[in-house]
Amino acid sequence: MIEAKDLSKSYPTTTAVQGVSLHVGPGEVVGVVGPHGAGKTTLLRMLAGLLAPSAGEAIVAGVSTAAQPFRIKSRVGFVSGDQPLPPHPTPRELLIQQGQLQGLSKDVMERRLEDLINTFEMERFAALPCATLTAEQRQRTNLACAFMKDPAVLILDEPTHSLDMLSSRFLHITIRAAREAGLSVLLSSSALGDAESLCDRVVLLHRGRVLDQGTIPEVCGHVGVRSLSDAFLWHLPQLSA
Ligand SMILES: Nc1ncnc2c1ncn2[C@@H]1O[C@H](COP(=O)(O)OP(=O)(O)OP(=O)(O)O)[C@@H](O)[C@H]1O
Repeated sequence: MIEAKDLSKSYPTTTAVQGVSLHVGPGEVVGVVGPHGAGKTTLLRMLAGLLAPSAGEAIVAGVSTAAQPFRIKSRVGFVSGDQPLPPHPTPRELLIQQGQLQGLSKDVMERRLEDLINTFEMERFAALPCATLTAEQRQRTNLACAFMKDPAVLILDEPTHSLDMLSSRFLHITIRAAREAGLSVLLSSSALGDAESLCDRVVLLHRGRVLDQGTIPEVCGHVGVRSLSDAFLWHLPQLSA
C-alpha cells in the first residue's frame, strides 16, 4: 500500500512537488498524469525511497519515507521508462545480482529466476549482453529485476516511454497481472491513453500540485466534461485566475 500525506520536494530554484497526498490500495492501479515538468518523476522517486522529501511523509509497503527511506528501496519494484542497463552483464546476470542483493537463498533465487525469465518471455535474450538488447527487451529486463524483489508495491515512471504498440501491450498485460496478484501499482504518464486504459484512479498533477484525483468518471464529472484531457484543460485557467 502507498499512503502519501502532504509530500513536497523543493530545490533552490523551484518546488517540484507541493503538498501531494494520495493513496494506492492493494490490487489497485493509480496513474499520476501530467505534462512534462509536472513533478511526476520527483513524486515517484520520493515514493520509491530514492529521493528524500523536503516535507510531508509517505508510508510505502509499511515503511515510512521519513523514518527509513532506504528500506523502501528493497521493498518496492521501481522501473523508469528510460532506465539504462549496464552494457556488459546479461539479463540473467542482472537478475542473479538483484536476488543476491535481496539476500535470497540459492533455491528461491533459482526458482524465481526461471519463473521470471519465463513470465517475461526473456529466453531468447537472457544470455546476451545488455548492450545488444532492444528497448522492449531492456524494459522486460528492468521489470523482471523489479519483480525479483517480490514487491508488494510497483512504481512505474513513464513505463511505456520508448515502447511501440506491441511492447506496450505486453506492459499493460503485466500491470493487469500485478493488480490481480494484489500489488499496489502507481504509474506516471504524460500520455492520457495509458491512464485511461489501465488505471482504477488518476491523480492530475500540474506544477507540482494535485489538480484533482479520483476515478476517470469522477474527475470528468467534477468539472462536467467528457474526457480526461478536457478535465485537465479545464483546471488550467483556474490556476492562473
Ligand atoms: N534535481 C533537480 N534540481 C532542480 N530542479 C529539479 C530537479 N529535478 C527536477 N527538477 C525540476 O522539478 C520540476 C519537476 O520535474 P520532474 O522531472 O519531476 O517532472 P516530470 O513531470 O517527471 O517531467 P517529465 O515528464 O519531463 O519527466 C521541473 O521543473 C524540473 O526542472
